[in-house]
Amino acid sequence: MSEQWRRFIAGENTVSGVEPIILRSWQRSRERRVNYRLVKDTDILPAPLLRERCQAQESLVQAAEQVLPYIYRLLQGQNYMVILCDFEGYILKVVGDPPFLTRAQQVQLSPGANWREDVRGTNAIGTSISEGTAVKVLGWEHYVQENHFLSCWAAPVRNPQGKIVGVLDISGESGQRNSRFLEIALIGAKMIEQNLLLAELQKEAAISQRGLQLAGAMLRQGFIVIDNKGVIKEINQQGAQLLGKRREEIIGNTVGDVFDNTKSILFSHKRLDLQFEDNAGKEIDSRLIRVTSPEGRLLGSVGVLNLTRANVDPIESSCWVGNCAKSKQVLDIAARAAAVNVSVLLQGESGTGKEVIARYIHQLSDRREGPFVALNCAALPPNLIESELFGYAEGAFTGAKKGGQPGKFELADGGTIFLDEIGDMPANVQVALLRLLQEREVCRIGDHKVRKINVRVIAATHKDLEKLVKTGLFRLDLYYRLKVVTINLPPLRERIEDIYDLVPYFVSKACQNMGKPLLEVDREIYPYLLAYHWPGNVRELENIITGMVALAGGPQITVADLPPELRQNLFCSTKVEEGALLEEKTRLAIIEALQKTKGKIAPAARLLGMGRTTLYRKLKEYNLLK
Ligand SMILES: Nc1ncnc2c1ncn2[C@@H]1O[C@H](COP(=O)(O)OP(=O)(O)OP(=O)(O)O)[C@@H](O)[C@H]1O
Repeated sequence: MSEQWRRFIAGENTVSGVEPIILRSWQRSRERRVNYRLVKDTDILPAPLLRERCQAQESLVQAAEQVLPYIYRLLQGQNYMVILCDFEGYILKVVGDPPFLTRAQQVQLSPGANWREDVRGTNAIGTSISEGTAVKVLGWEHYVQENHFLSCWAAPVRNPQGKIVGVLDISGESGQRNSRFLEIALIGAKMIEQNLLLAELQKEAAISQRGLQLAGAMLRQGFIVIDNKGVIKEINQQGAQLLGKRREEIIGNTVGDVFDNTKSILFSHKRLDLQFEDNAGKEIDSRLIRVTSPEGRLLGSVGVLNLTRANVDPIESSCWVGNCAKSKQVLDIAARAAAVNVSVLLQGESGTGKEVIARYIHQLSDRREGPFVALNCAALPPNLIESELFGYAEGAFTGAKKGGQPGKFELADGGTIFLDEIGDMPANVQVALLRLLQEREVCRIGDHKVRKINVRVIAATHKDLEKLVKTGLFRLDLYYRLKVVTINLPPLRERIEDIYDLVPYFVSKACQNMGKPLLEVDREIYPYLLAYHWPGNVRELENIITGMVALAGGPQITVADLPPELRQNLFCSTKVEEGALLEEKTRLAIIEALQKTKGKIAPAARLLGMGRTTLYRKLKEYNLLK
């Protein structure tokens, strides 16, 4: 028993020959009235509370998981133990030589016990927390007598922000001095700190990565992130779709590997721009900006991919326009179909907006962040449909691309596939499609690998599929699989009132595409448009309006701009149509008069040459009264 310790306990305040750090700790222990003979163990966590504490300090425990056994291996067989404590001095984990662990347990140097200084007086764990530094406490330097058989070395563990989050301690029987143990404890604590830093960086990287993915999913354009070695780190579904590949096939590969047919790649420390053609010969443009470190080092690039203006598919930016009762009914069924993950069959004449509705369903569904892939079965030679839909393996046939090619179903994974003109699908492909819909898996032509896919199918046809089934041209089982929900799209002539919405929409769309200022629409053109039969439906209306906008000389499109077949049509109308036209002309005249008189009834009636009561009656009749 050391003389100094006895003199201090007897009441002396300053005793020579004691390390200052130990003396300071003795004084704190005395001030806090720690019993130097024996500690009453009131602060020992029962197993469930200890488990909770370990869970709360999960990052520390995980960071130390490999370190504790590593340090122990350096000391194994010499009767030592290695201890991990949290920032409050609770022992969380121990590894050690069994005989010493048993001895240590007698003084509660075991999991759940608290070794803070104010509980157990001077000890390596508690004193290193109080002093915020590595410390060794040997034999009699322990304030509590029953701990004099111990020699301990401890170093605090700090988080990346510099806060003490725990302690790594090495303890053994006193007398076995080892001058290197404090260093070993310090190395152990450093290793835990580095693991904590690594975990924090990984967490931050995961947040940034996920953030990039979500930001990409919110964009309608392609979105790409490339590192300074040209490796693609991230691309969204839209970008992958533009390149005709799956995201997984792109991420991790270099720009050179992914962009075949690259027209020009400028990849230097100053610029990084790409312009290339996809397989269908569409030009794709990228607008990339450099990402640099605070010191100006090039880290990579981030940017958007777009079809060049000439290749932009106008339907991409279209939405359903029209608000008549029939339109509302279509939108209502579409919205209800979108909410459930079932196949949808769209039936309607050509140009009635089947693709518009298919996209609407996709956008409303919870697949909206996934791809929308369209394939027109009538636009491809029958022998190509199968490979387009299911893809092919390398060497599947002469001319097959190196590395093979994914099919539309693979590209649509996680999203929606729109199969237009399904009635034109060859019989052999119908069989394969049915199998795919049943098994929910796809196998590229000439390949053995089966890939699971998760795709919603929306099929469309202008043909009478039921008739095709009866004549044996379409499989009954496939027909039933596809028509879980059927939506019939009315031709434009059955929702003719929508012309009042469609015309201004197409005018503004055309003006925007042609870079013209917005043209006004002379209401005189409506009777002509309403009287026409629209065999080509909405597509024909859009084409006519686009043509009128292109040729319009003034700030307004007028009857004079109408193509001859529409102007003639008004004069060739039947008696019934004439009556309807007269009504429409009256309605337009009333609207115009009210516009001129700023809604005042009496002057409008005067302008129109009718009595006020007649004007009121007409307003009611035409539903113009607000
Ligand atoms: N309700 C609508 N609102 C806005 N645009 C529409 C509407 N219906 C059709 N269109 C436009 O008409 C054109 C034809 O539409 P879409 O391609 O969807 O028709 P479809 O029925 O799929 O035709 P097809 O059977 O010939 O493939 C597109 O340019 C589309 O933007």
